[in-house]
Amino acid sequence: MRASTRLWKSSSGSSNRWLARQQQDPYVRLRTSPSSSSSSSPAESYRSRSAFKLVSLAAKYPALLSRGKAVVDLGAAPGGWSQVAINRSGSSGPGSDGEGGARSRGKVIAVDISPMEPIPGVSILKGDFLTLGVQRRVREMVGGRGGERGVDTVLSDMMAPMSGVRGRDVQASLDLCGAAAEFGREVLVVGGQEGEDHGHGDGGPAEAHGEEVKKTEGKIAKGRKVYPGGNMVLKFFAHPDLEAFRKEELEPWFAKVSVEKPKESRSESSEAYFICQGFKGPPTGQKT
Ligand SMILES: C[S@@+](CC[C@H](N)C(=O)[O-])C[C@H]1O[C@@H](n2cnc3c(N)ncnc32)[C@H](O)[C@@H]1O
Repeated sequence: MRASTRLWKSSSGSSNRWLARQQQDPYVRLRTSPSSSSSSSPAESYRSRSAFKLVSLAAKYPALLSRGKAVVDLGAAPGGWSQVAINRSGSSGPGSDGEGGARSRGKVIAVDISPMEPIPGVSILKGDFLTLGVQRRVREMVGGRGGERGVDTVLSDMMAPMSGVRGRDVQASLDLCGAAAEFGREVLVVGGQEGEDHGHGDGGPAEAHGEEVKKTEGKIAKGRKVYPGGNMVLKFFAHPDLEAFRKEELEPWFAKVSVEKPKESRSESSEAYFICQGFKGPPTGQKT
């Protein structure tokens, strides 16, 4: 039986299950009901359920998103992660969506193959991130000058549409992970390059999740360690090849690589996130 036939036959049952799950999902209710959000700010009602995963990750790793940071959000549509990122990293006022000097005010560049409604302060690029032309365009938007390392945080929540053919889906996920990691290695700020205190473009104190944090000797308050250099968050779907990917493509480049499955991520999904902190630049003897 062809995969497409099998999928079609099971779709009404799985649609019902999906609907039931959506109705019971607290994060879906939060997303669709601004008044029930934990924050009274309208900016805290998000376009996607997925936004709550980033809220959770940013609470645990405040260095990912703080005021003045330049953030690239890959696989951004419909825009939940970009909303979280611009709320924490940038000003949404006029001028923050210009293309020059990405790190001067904090900004978010959102990339997706699908269209996305505008978000104040977020620059949106529609295109397939697996194409070199789109990657080149993002690099231009980031630094204004090709090759400049101007990005504090690369986020990738990219996920290819599921075909139902496991081998193909795994490969698509690995391709997206690989492309995001390679891009991150090209654009992230290198630790120590411009001092430790990255991402506070307006000279103000670091802010994480609304609370002030103070850095001392590479650490910030509440015992959370900050690693100098850019950071990256990569969505992946569990697969044996990813251990080699982590060891070869991530760990040599970053001070610390961890795996997180936020509580908002559905338990039945094999998705999780690599949290890569403190970009160190190319390992000795290796080019970007
Ligand atoms: C799980 S959704 C992202 C949700 C988003 N983080 C949010 O909070 O709204 C995954 C996204 O990856 C995008 N995507 C998949 N393949 C892509 C590609 N090759 N280039 C750019 N975006 C891609 C999809 O279009 C989809 O919008």
